[in-house]
Amino acid sequence: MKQLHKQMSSKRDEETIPMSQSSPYSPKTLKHPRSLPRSLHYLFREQRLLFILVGILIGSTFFILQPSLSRLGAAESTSLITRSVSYAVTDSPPSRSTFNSGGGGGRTGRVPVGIGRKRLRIVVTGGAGFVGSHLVDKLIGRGDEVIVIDNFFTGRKENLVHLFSNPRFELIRHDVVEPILLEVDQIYHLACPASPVHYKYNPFYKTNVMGTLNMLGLAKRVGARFLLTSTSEVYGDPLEHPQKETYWGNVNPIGERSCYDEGKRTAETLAMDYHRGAGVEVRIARIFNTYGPRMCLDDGRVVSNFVAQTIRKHPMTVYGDGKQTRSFQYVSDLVEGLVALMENDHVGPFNLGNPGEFTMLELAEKSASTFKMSHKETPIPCMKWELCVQVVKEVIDPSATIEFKPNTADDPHKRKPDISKAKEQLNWEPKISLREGLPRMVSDFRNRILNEDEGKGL
Ligand SMILES: O=C(O)[C@H]1O[C@H](OP(=O)(O)OP(=O)(O)OC[C@H]2O[C@@H](n3ccc(=O)[nH]c3=O)[C@H](O)[C@@H]2O)[C@H](O)[C@@H](O)[C@@H]1O
Repeated sequence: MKQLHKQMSSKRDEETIPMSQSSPYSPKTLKHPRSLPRSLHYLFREQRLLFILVGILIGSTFFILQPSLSRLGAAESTSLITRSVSYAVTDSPPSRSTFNSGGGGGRTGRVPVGIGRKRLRIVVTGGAGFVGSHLVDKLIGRGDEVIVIDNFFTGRKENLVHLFSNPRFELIRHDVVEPILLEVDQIYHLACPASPVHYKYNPFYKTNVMGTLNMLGLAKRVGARFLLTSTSEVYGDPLEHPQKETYWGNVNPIGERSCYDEGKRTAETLAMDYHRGAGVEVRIARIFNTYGPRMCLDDGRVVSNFVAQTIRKHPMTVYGDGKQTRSFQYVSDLVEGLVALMENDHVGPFNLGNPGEFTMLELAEKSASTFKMSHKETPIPCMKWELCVQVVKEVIDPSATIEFKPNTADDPHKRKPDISKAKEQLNWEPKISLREGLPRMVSDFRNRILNEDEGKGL
């Protein structure tokens, strides 16, 4: 107690020490009213004020730029991790580090409130394929992160090679029949060979069923929105024309095409069950015949066959009497439709197709006439001038011929989408006519066939 009293009194003594004797940094001295001029004087001496102002400026600049810096940092770290797993291509089953790269789905970096939309992390199964790779281009182009899963049965790395150095892109070799864990916001489920030639050679029922089940399981686990690419084949050999989404179809359950038709019908069932039972946000697209650049040269589907055959100076193979009909949509129209569907509030199913209907004979004539017209430098209606020139420059046989071959089992007699639902609810409709789209595809095919021939030393 005595000691405490001593301490207190010595403290009081310190307080009474004259200012001149105390330290200039003592807080006591600042409290004194007469210290203001001294403080100002202190500030102005040796350009201290200038240093303070420069400090404030540097600090404010840092806080203004900080969100975008942290976003860049996240992207760079994602790219570094991606490279350490496998520089853009992973040939082995995905390791955990793949889905550790960058935190929760689409939550990389901080975007200041009110500036742009949140960057999403999206998985595209079958993303190395014809439609998938165009979709990936669209998603990367708008600024999202994309993880492609593909087993390369029909997909090709060449379709994505231009994205390999992009830090927002990852490619994983994986078959969707096996589960995979990824932190994503959206899943575009495209994986499954779509050409009758492919699925008749190797029935992909398991891909459609197990693959869809695995991806729905992933969507449920991480809370991602799931889009199923179903097909016009769910209508089988339709008895209703054109086909509305309400039509239940006419499918042979035991035919050569059933693995695909029934596989996609089961996939739709699974998607709806996960939606109703587990609350997964699903979207269902029924895709009608689609064509465009990057289709496999020997895909076996009619447009790719006709184009490749004509360029190779082979006759176009028309199956049956050629009077069966299809409606052909250009791939960029489909991609627009898929994205519109994913971003919209409606589950579907939605028909995504071009209602322009052609018999196979008309298509053959049109293919041939596209080449003939371009060869003769005749203006092609509905085509842009640049495209015209592009095609004109190509050397394509104007005397393309037709060869009739027996038709395949259960070939649908006619198909044409009713797209009023997509028009009304998704505000979507195709824009590119067959006349406009075909020459774009011809240009791509011609280059690839030329390279292929050069590779063979022809
Ligand atoms: O894109 C579609 O909606 C669907 O196309 C195909 O079904 P399909 O309509 O039979 O497609 P193609 O193989 O291109 O055949 C279309 C028509 O052309 C005929 N064709 C095909 C190839 C050929 O060289 N010549 C020919 O006349 C076929 O017999 C058929 O009548 C696939 O089954 C589906 O995966 C896909 O969803």
